[in-house]
Amino acid sequence: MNWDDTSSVTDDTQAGRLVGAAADGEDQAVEAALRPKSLDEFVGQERVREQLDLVLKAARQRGATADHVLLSGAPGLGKTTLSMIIAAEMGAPIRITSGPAIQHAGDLAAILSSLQEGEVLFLDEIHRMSRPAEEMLYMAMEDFRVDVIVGKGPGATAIPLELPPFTLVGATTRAGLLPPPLRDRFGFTAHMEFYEPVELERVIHRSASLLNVEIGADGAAEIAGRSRGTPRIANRLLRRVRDYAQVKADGVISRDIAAAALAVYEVDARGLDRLDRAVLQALLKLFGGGPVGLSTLAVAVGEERETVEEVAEPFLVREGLLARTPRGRVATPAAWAHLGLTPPRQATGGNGQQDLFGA
Ligand SMILES: Nc1ncnc2c1ncn2[C@@H]1O[C@H](COP(=O)(O)OP(=O)(O)OP(=O)(O)O)[C@@H](O)[C@H]1O
Repeated sequence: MNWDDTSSVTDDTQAGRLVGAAADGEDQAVEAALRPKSLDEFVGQERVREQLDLVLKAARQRGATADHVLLSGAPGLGKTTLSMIIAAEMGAPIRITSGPAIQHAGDLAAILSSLQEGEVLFLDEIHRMSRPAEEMLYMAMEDFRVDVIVGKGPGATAIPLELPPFTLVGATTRAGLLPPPLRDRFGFTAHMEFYEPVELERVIHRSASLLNVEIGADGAAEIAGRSRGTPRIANRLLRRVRDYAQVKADGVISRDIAAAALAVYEVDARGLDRLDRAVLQALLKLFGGGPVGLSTLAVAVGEERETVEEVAEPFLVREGLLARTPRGRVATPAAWAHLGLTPPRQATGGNGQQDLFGA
């Protein structure tokens, strides 16, 4: 078994979710048109952009291939986009593949041996590569060489194969899961953060103009606030709001149109969808704010344990609406406020639920 198969669970359960961060079929079709093509066009992530700009400029000045780059961060924050920008800025071609697609060392050897000098190899979900392929990658990254094993058993021989210098851009949602020998072979590691609402507004304005949609500043702000810090979600919500504006109004996106459209899709002012709110509502209304065990909570909302834990909870925790404590799931005071409910006395009192956070 792969040493991390949780992301495939998450991808499956996110399917069809308007605020899911993984790409769906429609995203893939539209995203190519919306991707920024240069570092200057790439919105936000100032620190990463500045550092990467230096790495790439220095390599260009030396006439060398850029160092290997590791990009870590949640889905939809722009890792694929950045890898394409790296190739474009280096004037190099790019080859795109992913960890799960490379199950045998031979798959990787075939890709590596066909790279051109200076080419960028983008390896998405690098933490999901098989162990033998990973070990082959160590040598390829460090010495630009692989040993191709010919034959089996005692008669097997290793034939060394020289590779042209290339730049590996690895992407992972979980840098902590990468084995240290792999992590150490990257010359530059960038951690991508969730975007601030003002940055998402810029993403939305840029995408709206590429899609020929008229949008006001307040309309963009309304969509940005519901986009969970993620450009992919911002672009997806923009497309749904565009549909609404076109069918129900004059096509122009104002704050009211954006809010009305996203109410139809049940994405609330904070970016919570129906599942997120069902989890919070069960926690507050059925269990008085907790603590309650994950399995019980999942049964109460009629979902699988994994769906609640991997799809709904991460964002609720990030938003400070739910806490995972040793005694179970607990709603925070912000959760009561968000759903407009009054907490029972012990939830706000001195010795009650708050001990679970403070102590
Ligand atoms: N900084 C940014 N500025 C403008 N648009 C962005 C930015 N980051 C991402 N996007 C947009 O968001 C979409 C998703 O980005 P991308 O595919 O690069 O994310 P990702 O991190 O590679 O996701 P995954 O991990 O699922 O592969 C793209 O269409 C791109 O247009």
